[in-house]
Amino acid sequence: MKQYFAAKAEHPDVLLFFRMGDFYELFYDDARKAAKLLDITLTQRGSSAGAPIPMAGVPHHAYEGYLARLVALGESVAICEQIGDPAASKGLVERKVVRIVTPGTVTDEALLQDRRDTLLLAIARGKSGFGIAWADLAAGRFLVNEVANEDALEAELARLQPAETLVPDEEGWPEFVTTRNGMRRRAPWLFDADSGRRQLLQFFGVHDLTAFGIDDKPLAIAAAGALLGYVEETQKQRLPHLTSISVEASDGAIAMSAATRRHLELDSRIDGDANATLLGVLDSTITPMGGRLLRRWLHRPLRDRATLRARHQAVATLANGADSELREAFRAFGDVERILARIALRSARPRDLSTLRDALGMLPSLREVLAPLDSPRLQALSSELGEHGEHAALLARAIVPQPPVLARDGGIFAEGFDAELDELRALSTNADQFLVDLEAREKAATGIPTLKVGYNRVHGYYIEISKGQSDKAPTHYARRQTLTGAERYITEELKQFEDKVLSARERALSREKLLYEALLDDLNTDLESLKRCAAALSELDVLACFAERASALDWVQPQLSDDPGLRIEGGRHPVVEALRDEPFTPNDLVLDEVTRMLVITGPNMGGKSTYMRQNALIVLLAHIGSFVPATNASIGPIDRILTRIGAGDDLARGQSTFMVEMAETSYILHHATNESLVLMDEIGRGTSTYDGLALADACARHLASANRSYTLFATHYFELTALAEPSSGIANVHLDAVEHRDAHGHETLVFMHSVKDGPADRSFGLQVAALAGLPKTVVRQARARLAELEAHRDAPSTPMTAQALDSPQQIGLFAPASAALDALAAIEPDELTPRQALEALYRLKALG
Ligand SMILES: Nc1ncnc2c1ncn2[C@@H]1O[C@H](COP(=O)(O)OP(=O)(O)OP(=O)(O)O)[C@@H](O)[C@H]1O
Repeated sequence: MKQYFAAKAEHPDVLLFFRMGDFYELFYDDARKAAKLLDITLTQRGSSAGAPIPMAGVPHHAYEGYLARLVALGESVAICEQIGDPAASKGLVERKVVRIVTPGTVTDEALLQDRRDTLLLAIARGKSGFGIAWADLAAGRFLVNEVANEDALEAELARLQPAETLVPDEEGWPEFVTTRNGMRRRAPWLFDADSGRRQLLQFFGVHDLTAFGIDDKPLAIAAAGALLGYVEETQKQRLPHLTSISVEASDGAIAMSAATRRHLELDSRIDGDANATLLGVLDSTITPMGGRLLRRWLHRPLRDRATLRARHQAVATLANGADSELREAFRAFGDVERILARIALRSARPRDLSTLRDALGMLPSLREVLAPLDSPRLQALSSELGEHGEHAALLARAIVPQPPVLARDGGIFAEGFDAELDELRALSTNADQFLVDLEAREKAATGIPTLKVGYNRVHGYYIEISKGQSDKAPTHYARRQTLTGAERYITEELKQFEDKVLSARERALSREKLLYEALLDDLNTDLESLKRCAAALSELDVLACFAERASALDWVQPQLSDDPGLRIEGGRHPVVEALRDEPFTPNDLVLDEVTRMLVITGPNMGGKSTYMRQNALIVLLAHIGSFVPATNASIGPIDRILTRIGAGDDLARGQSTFMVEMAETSYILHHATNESLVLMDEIGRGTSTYDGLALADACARHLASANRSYTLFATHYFELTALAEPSSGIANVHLDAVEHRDAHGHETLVFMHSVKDGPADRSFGLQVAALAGLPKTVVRQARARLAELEAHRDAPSTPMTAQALDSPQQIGLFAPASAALDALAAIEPDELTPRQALEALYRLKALG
């Protein structure tokens, strides 16, 4: 226990796996926590200071699975091994923490998810905002960015989804940081820009950071320094694969808030059904590294139109048939990106090297497929692939076709690769023949026909003679072992042979180890260009995936126009269309300088949300380089996609629905520009009718006149349809349903799902409620009440006009007062500027 306490004292805040024989044991609080998280038994062992010691353990041969689960839950684990040989050491065997496995730094294949990056991220805070640094140790990427405020920080965290986040241990971190899985507080002085700079200079062995483009970003440097410090502390080894650091600036991408990523269900959904997400429908990449790149692209749509056009053109070229040939070739590639990282970290296994061999061997034929294709991007990628002929040849000569799983067992290198290894191996192989010969010779010499030569792991080689014949054993036979029915002997000749063979085996093994290290050294000299090759392969995989999807799902190449506006013909929702059996009704969209906002009305279940989201997804797909689900799409410059869509997760996040709705709306009103695409779904529904209506109206006006964004505004407030006026930039569209009496005489609704000009004339709310199975009496009562309300609304009082809503006062639901009087009562003359007073007067006049 003393030894345990010493190790634990060095690693107080991670779980300590303490190796004891065939188990890793955990004690005290670690044991309680692990027992709960892993569902393993909590037991007790001995006692310390009179109290039993809680203990839980996992078998060492199966520990990786447990480790993977803990890491996925955001836990870190220090592995404390037995260092000395238990058989040889007297007393207590020595133990030492050999590595610390943390959620953001894992590189073992077994602990990583194939198609998701595993990122370690650090955040530094300063007056001008936040510096963020993140690294993917399993792939060898190291990036930074600086953002101005908490909103942007939240958006970046939602985009990157780090497995582990390091922050200075200070007060005042927002909840979206403190509640993250894998959040780790570190001493604030570790996030210092000056020491960060020194660390980076030393790590990269350079004199200044200008070449990396981060010189003028002290917060990013501070975060990067903190990250490097943590990695060095936990990994206890060099990281030669982090060859550079670069800036991934926010302004290069279409901005999407954390809420937008959730609402659009890019790669996850509240119900956990990943297939029913955009990524689920889009991802037909073959290699895991292609899958990871696609996910990164999806979360970071680009604004650089030249890059996007080049991708679109590449996809169009591939879609002519070359994609399937390429995709077939990709099957041989495996996860070259992560294999290279393991080669750099020297943890690559023999199978990694054989996969790399097969991949490099395929490069010439891949380049042949690409050669005739008329696309600058594809040609650039083809040359990025490189030749790598020397390494391909080296690996082909070196490694046996099917190498073993573990390097320690030997048997990795092919015959003919190394003369010394061949010779050592020959010694042990020829041994078999020697033993056969020896047995025949000894049989003849002793006249004992049942004499046998054999081998056993404990006693080595022996000559065995049955008990009955053992008196015939010659005198130069020395007794080695006595069994019930037989005696075993050794001779001088056999002993010499044994020494030679055993040492040959050992020498062969250590020769293989040496060769393995040399091979890794050799591959490491070319790491940079191999990494570029892996990056090119990943991109080709994604582009071929886009081409395959475009053909399979009948998507078209979008035109990225320099003129402002969005013109989509025959647009479809990629996920709804893919997952539903019924045919999908395509819909158009036109937003331009003249019409910047569509107010969308129509019945519940009519397809309003679907229409809004499909347009956002089409815009997003176009900006990652993909084709889009439409018959024609022309898309002008877009800087942000902002959405306010009621989502089921609001409650789960512990805030009132209305509060979340308003916070998200406020974010949109503050950030949307005239190049932003904004989706507003049923804003205002979280509060009382008139408050909601007033808010929805004011937001719509603000978006149309101040933000001037491209806005899709779905609402059940018919009053908002009055906003559409020729000069307002606002137009009405609606979705429709028709009532229909079925064969049994039951009334039912048929949703048309097609978007038409003009406002809807009714909402069918009660019919939808009836369809949903609301008790008939309730529906009947609601109908009667509705008639009553409508009678009031149609009374000769002033209708609910848009202008009336400028009054901040609540209007009684059942008392249609004169709007002019109400507006008058709300005016505070002392608080008005002369200009506002004049405007108020005009308003009152209009109401009169
Ligand atoms: N264009 C379409 N073609 C075929 N089916 C569609 C189409 N649009 C929507 N649907 C189907 O109708 C269902 C309801 O659509 P959606 O949720 O968009 O309606 P909504 O008008 O937003 O309803 P609510 O006002 O109740 O939120 C969808 O789940 C989808 O299955």
